[in-house]
Amino acid sequence: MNDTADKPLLLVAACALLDTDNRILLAQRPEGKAMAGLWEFPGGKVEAGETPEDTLVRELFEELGIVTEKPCLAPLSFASHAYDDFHLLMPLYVCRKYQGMPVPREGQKLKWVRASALRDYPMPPADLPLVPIIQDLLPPFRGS
Ligand SMILES: Nc1nc2c([nH]c(=O)n2[C@H]2C[C@H](O)[C@@H](COP(=O)(O)OP(=O)(O)OP(=O)(O)O)O2)c(=O)[nH]1
Repeated sequence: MNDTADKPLLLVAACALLDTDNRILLAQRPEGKAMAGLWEFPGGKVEAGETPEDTLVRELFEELGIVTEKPCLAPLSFASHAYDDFHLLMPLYVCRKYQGMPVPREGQKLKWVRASALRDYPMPPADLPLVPIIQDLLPPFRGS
């Protein structure tokens, strides 16, 4: 059976934003939204007329106040997950180059997290297969 037959396909672009210590920025979904309290990668729905890269440049500014450019977004992987109401297709990019320090502009909590600690932050189910991919990308932390 085709479990996506009667569900819309939702395209969302997401970004693993890294700091100079290779920590990853997670954002906590605010109260009142679906999946409130779970930690996600910054990003959002790809609007009509946008590429996923356009979306991320826009969302990173709107949500976090940082400025980046499309060549600074490197494709890493994607999530494909059947939620009850829609099927999520979510390309995940990595971004190391941006201007400004992320600040929470939409009431969300932000946290810089080491790759080895990602499992300590409950995430939407679609994101779980992305965790080992990010952990493979980043060298283990050897500092104190
Ligand atoms: N940005 C982001 N969205 C994710 C992740 N994982 C995941 O399942 N999603 C889902 C949650 C939402 O259903 C959708 C993102 O949509 P969105 O951020 O534009 O919208 P939203 O539900 O927060 O709220 P709204 O803007 O429609 O009010 O993708 C993730 O890591 N990052």
